[in-house]
Amino acid sequence: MSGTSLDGIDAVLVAFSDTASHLIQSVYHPYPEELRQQLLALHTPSDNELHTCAVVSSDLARRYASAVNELLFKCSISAKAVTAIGVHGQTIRHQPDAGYTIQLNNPSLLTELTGITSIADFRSRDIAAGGQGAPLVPAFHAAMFQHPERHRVIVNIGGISNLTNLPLSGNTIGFDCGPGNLLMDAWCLKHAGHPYDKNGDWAKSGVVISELLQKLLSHSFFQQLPPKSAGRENFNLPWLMQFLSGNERPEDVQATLLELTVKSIAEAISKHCSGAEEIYLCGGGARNGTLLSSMQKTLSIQHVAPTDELGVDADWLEAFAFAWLARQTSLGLAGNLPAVTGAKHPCILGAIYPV
Ligand SMILES: Nc1ncnc2c1ncn2[C@@H]1O[C@H](COP(=O)(O)OP(=O)(O)OP(=O)(O)O)[C@@H](O)[C@H]1O
Ligand SMILES: CC(=O)N[C@H]1[C@@H]2OC[C@@H](O2)[C@@H](O)[C@@H]1O[C@H](C)C(=O)O
Repeated sequence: MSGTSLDGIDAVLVAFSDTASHLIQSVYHPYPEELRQQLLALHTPSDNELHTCAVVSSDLARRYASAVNELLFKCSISAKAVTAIGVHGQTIRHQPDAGYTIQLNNPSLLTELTGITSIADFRSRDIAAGGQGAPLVPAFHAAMFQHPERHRVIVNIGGISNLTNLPLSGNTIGFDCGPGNLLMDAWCLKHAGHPYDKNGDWAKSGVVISELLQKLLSHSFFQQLPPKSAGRENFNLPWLMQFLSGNERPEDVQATLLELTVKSIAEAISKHCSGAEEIYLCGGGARNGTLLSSMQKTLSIQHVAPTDELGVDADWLEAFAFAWLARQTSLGLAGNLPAVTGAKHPCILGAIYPV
């Protein structure tokens, strides 16, 4: 998995049986800053971008292969013992209303370098069926965390945040809530020189600018009804800059961005997850102590905790989900939830690149 934060690659080895799944090993390979900048630049049109995309796709595949090979080495497992690699690729454009989403990737090269079947391009089939192509993790959340007596909500706080509502009866729903870490990361890099605000300590040193927060919360995405999905197209530094006078203290802006993430998630929960009893957080944002305590204060729900409490490490959950989605595909089972993405029907997701 390589997500919208553009921080790097999360790779996991997962064993599945018909009744259980088990995360055996994990590896994280951060991106060098140069690649991060290259990927960021590819989010907007530029000269010769087709060539650059192709070259970067192969670079990514080599990095995915190196993560996979390290996993195998760590576990002393041969490539032959692995059924498939579920590889998300790196999203650089997400425009479901225009009928497409683009994840840079070269699954043929990944198969060649690892000797393992790759399964890729998980989102396009859902878009072809009229869906948003995202979020896809709610089906996995439902399979893993649905409880017969506890109404749970799973909140993923990556670059973008998304939630899955798991009521006791009725449909699982899910949608993107808005920015997770990507605005905080961008602001932190620009003004504090760090790629992210560890534990939210810098944000904690600032004061929320209420007027700015209200302006940010007036983004039309927050008013839209699900199904909905977001990307860097919707939330980015130029969008933030138009609301700033230039006189704000950087730490106050950081505090406000953290609160934007908290408030947008809290509002999504109160509008769409009525009756929720337990909130579980995953993604890198679950490791932000300031965000976690603000979430606990803002929500009227007492139980807010990382998914580690449910037995799945919050840092690896999304990579785990793509292993699960690849398994669905290899078994010929649907991976999308039409009630989440808005697709006309369940679909077998992805394309298979056999050994
Ligand atoms: N200790 C920490 N304190 C604060 N923030 C953290 C910490 N650890 C990780 N993060 C944040 O989490 C981000 C990475 O999260 P994650 O790996 O879930 O992103 P992602 O894979 O890009 O997700 P998505 O695909 O859902 O957008 C980092 O960029 C950073 O902002
Ligand atoms: C287009 C795209 O890459 N979307 C990501 C992004 O990151 C979080 C959120 O926005 C979610 O919609 C999705 O990823 C997760 C893994 C998903 O599909 O569930």
